[in-house]
Amino acid sequence: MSLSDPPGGGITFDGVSVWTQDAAGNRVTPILADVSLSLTAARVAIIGANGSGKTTLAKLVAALVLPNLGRVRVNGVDTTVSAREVIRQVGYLFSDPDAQIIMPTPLEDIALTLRYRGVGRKERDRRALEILDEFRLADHAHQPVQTLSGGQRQLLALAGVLAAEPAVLVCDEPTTRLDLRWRHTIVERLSALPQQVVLVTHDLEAAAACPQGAVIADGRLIATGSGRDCVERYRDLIAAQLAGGSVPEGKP
Ligand SMILES: Nc1ncnc2c1ncn2[C@@H]1O[C@H](COP(=O)(O)OP(=O)(O)OP(=O)(O)O)[C@@H](O)[C@H]1O
Repeated sequence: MSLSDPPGGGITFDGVSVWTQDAAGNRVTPILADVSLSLTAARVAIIGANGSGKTTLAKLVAALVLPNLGRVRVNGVDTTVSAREVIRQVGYLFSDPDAQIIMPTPLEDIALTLRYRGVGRKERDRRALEILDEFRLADHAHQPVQTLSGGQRQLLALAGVLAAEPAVLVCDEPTTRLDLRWRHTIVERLSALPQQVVLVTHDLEAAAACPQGAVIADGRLIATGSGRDCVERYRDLIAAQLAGGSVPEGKP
């Protein structure tokens, strides 16, 4: 598979806006404004400052947030029309694995995902163990998850998402909490996947390695292009903001 040719046709945003609204349905806070975008590469990096709207954009791909205006399509499926189908197709890896891991042990957690996939009771544990082995977690199959290291938990969360066999994987800052060794492990795993991967990240090295990128600033799409070009554009933006004295609250 070419890295510029995802398996299922890609992800499109057409004039997408998201806002919060009050009980009466009035717009309160704009989060994303008029985003039109086509994510066609097998590896896509979404970058931008804290609070710019990256997670919201990622959740739109996974139908965890629906647009207030416009359309998001994943491999041709409209997230508003067929949210269930999109949720089935798209795996979502959170930066915090504890948001993802439900069961007390790795084996039970993977087995639960397999159960949702319709794998029979007898098969589940065997398959779960195979998956854990593939992720070098088999020795921890019965260990209480809270006693795993942060890196092991993130790897388990990734194994769990992939056990559902998604067509697309959205990763929201998957390496933010990890040391360099675990960052390397997770990045290597992600780069070997056959699925289209949308990576929301502050890791500019990982972003620059993606064939496609997008930069979000204040809820707007401000640049698309190669990951490397997007990182350069983002650096320029931050440099201009710092030169203009515009720094976030609480920062030096
Ligand atoms: N459900 C919500 N209700 C109110 N405000 C929200 C909601 N979801 C997001 N926001 C706001 O929208 C903005 C964008 O949030 P989002 O999490 O998408 O940004 P982000 O770029 O992923 O940030 P970070 O890099 O810090 O994780 C933030 O100001 C956030 O507070």
